[in-house]
Amino acid sequence: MKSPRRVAFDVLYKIETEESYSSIAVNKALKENNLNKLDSSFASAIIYGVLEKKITLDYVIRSFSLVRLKKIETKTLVILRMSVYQMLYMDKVPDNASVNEAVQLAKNLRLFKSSGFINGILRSISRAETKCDLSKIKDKTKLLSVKYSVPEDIIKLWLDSYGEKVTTHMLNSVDGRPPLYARVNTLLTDEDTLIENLREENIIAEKSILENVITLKNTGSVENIKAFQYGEFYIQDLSSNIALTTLSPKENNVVYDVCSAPGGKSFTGAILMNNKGKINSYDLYKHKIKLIYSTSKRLEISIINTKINDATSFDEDNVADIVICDVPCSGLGLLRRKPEIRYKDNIVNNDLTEIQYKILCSSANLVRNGGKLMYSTCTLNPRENNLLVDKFLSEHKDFVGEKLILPKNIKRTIKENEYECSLFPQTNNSDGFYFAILRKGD
Ligand SMILES: C[S@@+](CC[C@H](N)C(=O)[O-])C[C@H]1O[C@@H](n2cnc3c(N)ncnc32)[C@H](O)[C@@H]1O
Repeated sequence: MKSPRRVAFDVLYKIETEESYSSIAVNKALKENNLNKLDSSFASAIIYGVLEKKITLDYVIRSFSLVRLKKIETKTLVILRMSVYQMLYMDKVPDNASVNEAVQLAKNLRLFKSSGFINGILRSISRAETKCDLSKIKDKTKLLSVKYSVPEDIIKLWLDSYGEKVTTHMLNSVDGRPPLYARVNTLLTDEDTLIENLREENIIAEKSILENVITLKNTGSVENIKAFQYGEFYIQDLSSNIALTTLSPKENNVVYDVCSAPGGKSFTGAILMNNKGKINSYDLYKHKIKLIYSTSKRLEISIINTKINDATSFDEDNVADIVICDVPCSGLGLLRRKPEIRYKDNIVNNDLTEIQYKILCSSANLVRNGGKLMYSTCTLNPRENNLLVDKFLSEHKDFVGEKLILPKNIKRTIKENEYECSLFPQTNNSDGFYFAILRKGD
């Protein structure tokens, strides 16, 4: 059986070399290796911690290494990061233990030459009074980047777009695990009954700031929870729930959800519509469409029709009361959930805006006169959000922004047009998210 450190190493190495997503790689590795609860949480803490703090860890390693970071072989670097993470952030692990374990791990991986190098650097870091000395960094963007382990281009984007106060609050909130939110399926149960049922299964379930959205702790694998199997809830972040509650689809509406997989917004729409009306849930990928179909069955939702469709063109027009356009995006609002996203190349100046705009324009043709078009992303980047919607409104004079009436308790963070809202993690404890609602003129 593998040790938790070895499991953590394997996952981190895979993510480093194959660009796998952390949550998928972690769940798979924990299941395959059959680690007990304690070892699982130790391995997960190292994996997520190293991913979150990679820039800070590399800064420390660089400060103590005579070999340039780029020259350090990947397996060796992963071992160093894991050990430095334990020294810097895991109070309960004595430095000696983390150094010895790192050297042993290197030997087990047959990295005999590297084990001396690893031992040398780690012992110097362990002896140093200040392990991470930020005082030498004079540039503000670089300082924030190393301190919070977020790349400089993202920091610069946020400083320029949202200002220093909002950026610092946001950076303070990107570490640590986000809450796990679940949407109550009010077609089958109610919030109080679900909470009671979950508590009977030893799950810590509590109300959130939004009605019919609860937080869960101590779940283990969600698929094993009886209430989940009975279709009484599904996992969905607070942010999507805020957007859908604001959009407020009604019974008997005709709704199109043009980038719909895995289906979260369609399900919440169907529940708000009391399972009456019609929702056409489209996506580009067959395997993703299958997921929508199976979850609809579990939730006993019958008004969702699925279809494979490229949202840059449709066969129909002027038919929908509501169109949901939840486009593919850079995901900068998800840094707490998927820490590795921040290290992708060109994440800030990505070329996604072209497809996002194309999808928004073609989806607009589906909206009937008087109907609503919601554009949303899970990113915090004005190029993909506010500026893109600005452009759409200036080129589509038949649409106007609809004043948003946010649900009770939900607060804005920054001043924006009344038809759009950027949700920041630090304000409502949701993922970062953006949505705008536009109405087609009669
Ligand atoms: C942000 S996700 C949607 C999440 C979903 N709305 C939900 O709430 O569960 C974006 C989706 O767009 C899909 N997609 C990407 N390009 C597309 C295209 N050209 N046409 C339709 N769907 C597309 C992706 O497969 C992905 O499922």
